[in-house]
Amino acid sequence: MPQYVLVINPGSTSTKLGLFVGKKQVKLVTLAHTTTELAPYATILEQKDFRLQLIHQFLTQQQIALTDLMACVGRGGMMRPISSGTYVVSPAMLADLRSAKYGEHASNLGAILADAVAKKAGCQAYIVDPVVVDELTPVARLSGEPNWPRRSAFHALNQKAVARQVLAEKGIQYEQADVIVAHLGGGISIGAHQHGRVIDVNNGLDGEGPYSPTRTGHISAMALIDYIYQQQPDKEKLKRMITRQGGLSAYLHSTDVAAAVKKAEAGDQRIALILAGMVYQINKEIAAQASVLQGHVQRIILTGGLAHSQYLTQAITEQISWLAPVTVFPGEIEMQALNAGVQRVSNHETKVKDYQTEAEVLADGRTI
Ligand SMILES: Nc1ncnc2c1ncn2[C@@H]1O[C@H](COP(=O)(O)OP(=O)(O)OP(=O)(O)O)[C@@H](O)[C@H]1O
Ligand SMILES: CCCC(=O)O
Repeated sequence: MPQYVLVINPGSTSTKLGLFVGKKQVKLVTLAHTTTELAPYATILEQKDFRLQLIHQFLTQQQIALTDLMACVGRGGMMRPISSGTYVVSPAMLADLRSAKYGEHASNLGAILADAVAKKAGCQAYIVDPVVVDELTPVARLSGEPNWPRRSAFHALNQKAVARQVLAEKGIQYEQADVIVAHLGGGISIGAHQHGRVIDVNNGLDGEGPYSPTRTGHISAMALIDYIYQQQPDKEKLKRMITRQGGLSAYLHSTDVAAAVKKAEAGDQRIALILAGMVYQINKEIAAQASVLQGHVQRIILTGGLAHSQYLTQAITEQISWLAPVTVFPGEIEMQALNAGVQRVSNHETKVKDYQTEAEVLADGRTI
């Protein structure tokens, strides 16, 4: 009887794999990929076979046959904006991810890999709360340039799962609460969660919000225009500057924040200032999202890899706890959240969603 859910979470520098039976986590591994390993692949899509082979090796090592799998679930990537939920992987979804027409992101491989394994196993493939979950209010979509509306792209899966868990531990239902969640990872996204909907959030991929280990965050449009005309960089280089080699990576040529903190603590004033700048911008964004919630902020939650650093969380908390109580939830629970999404539809607690139908709703001009 097939009982295992295979969870696949492709990141820019790793592939996380998990096996679950019901809610129980049976195995979780993180396979780190070095820059050299990924260097031969010009695009994220080209990494598919490399990562697929690792998945099959993992299943063999765990002595799991394909017939033991009841479902495969992957982290959902850059597609048309859709509502929060569990989606069946469909041909329309795969076509959008393969063409990367909504942008390149390591998570684009989630549905593609889940589909490849599921097809061989003869089971269903899903994604849950992809990075394009869009619950923005109409007013939040306005940017100041009608041709360039703001779009929602953020750590939806982890933000919602962590908020749900932190609030449940305090006896509060997520759908009843107003909270701000700051996902502090390689990228940083800070969302205003109002009664279970993320009504505004900075889009770090589009150059919004604080700088992070890999992203510039908000930058001057004029400086960018001058740079383009003077240096004439190609489009890929520019995107890389803003989304992969910006922020701490640009200042320090490293995204190793624990190492940077150590140097700052040892007296390196330049690094201390750069880290202080990131803290400053994180708190500015939290305060901005508080105004979106009109000051009704029950809690601020700090999560993601950077939340492991007491140096950073203490600095953030000291400067923002005037606004609301702060809870630190280090790391992420994306693997558990992906499995939970599959369990909810398997147990008929929620209905599985179809990408085509959901995306068409938005294409009609209606907001979700
Ligand atoms: N103990 C620690 N102290 C300080 N920084 C840490 C610590 N552990 C991890 N980090 C930092 O966290 C960042 C990675 O966070 P995380 O693992 O959440 O990111 P990711 O999964 O690569 O990207 P994202 O969260 O944007 O999807 C790195 O910059 C890393 O240096
Ligand atoms: C699009 C998901 C969030 C991020 O990587 O910045």
